[in-house]
Amino acid sequence: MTILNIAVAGCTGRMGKVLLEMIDEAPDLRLSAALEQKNNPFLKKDAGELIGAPCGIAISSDIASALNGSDILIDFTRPAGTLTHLALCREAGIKMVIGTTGFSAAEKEILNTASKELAIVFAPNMSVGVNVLFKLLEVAASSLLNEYDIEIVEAHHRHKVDAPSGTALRMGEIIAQTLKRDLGKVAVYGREGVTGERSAETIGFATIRGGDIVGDHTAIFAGTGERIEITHKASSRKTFAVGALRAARFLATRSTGLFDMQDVLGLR
Ligand SMILES: NC(=O)C1=CN([C@@H]2O[C@H](COP(=O)(O)OP(=O)(O)OC[C@H]3O[C@@H](n4cnc5c(N)ncnc54)[C@H](OP(=O)(O)O)[C@@H]3O)[C@@H](O)[C@H]2O)C=CC1
Ligand SMILES: O=C(O)C1=N[C@H](C(=O)O)C[C@H](O)C1
Repeated sequence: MTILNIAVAGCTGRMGKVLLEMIDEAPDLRLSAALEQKNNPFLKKDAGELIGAPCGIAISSDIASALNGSDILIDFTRPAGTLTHLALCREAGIKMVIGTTGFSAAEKEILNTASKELAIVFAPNMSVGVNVLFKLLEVAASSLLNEYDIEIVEAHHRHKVDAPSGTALRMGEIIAQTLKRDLGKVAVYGREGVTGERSAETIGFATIRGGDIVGDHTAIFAGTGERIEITHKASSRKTFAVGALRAARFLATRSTGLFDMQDVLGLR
């Protein structure tokens, strides 16, 4: 069996810890580095202690040295962190699975450029369910065409820092593309006051933040006399981590290119 050496950035974060658990359980994967920011209180501690299974890999902020001996870096951090890691991975020729959300269009372009030199899977949601939902949205939008008002609602835990979620934005992009609309022109991010009537072409986004909600997404197609709601609810971060590890295994067969979970799951 070929063993893949996996580095985890943001290893003490919510996703980082679940990834450590799942790598520990996978016979074909080995944790090769556990990365954190300079002021992180867990630096130098054994990464395995975070999951009750010491493994001899010390948490490090010296990313370049720690990446030595890694095949793939899995990154669920923040855009600034991911872009720093990307620059170092480009130098070292290490592939990346990027789950971080909240990138600007210009930052996404940096990922695109880097993918000419290294293989990257970049996806706002690594769960199988959400990626199937993306396909269902294409079917719904192309069948219902312009007769239905489209609204996207997402709910996440109180700690989430970006809104709307990366997944909600991708849902909007898929629907807009299917209906040949420009999301930049038709998106409405929240409403307040005397807004006037809804314009037919708009795609509305509503954001809920609270408690420990792992991640809920709904697309509403509201017509006259009926509406369709397509919902995904994540109840465990394991679903994202399983997807990220599938993406890592997929990258083992690629040398360059920008991929998403539709590619990994064969849903394109
Ligand atoms: N694609 C997908 O399927 C999913 C994507 N996500 C996305 O993943 C990201 C992380 O989510 P989550 O784990 O909940 O977040 P957390 O805040 O729990 O974890 C983020 C981790 O990244 C570290 N970090 C923050 N900023 C930087 C930086 N500039 N450089 C290096 N490391 C940094 C944090 O360290 P410190 O504590 O020291 O700040 C922390 O360890 C978010 O963008 C989220 O939207 C989440 C779930 C699924
Ligand atoms: O921050 C989170 O937690 C999540 N973020 C992703 C997003 O922004 O779409 C995916 C998932 O819903 C969890």
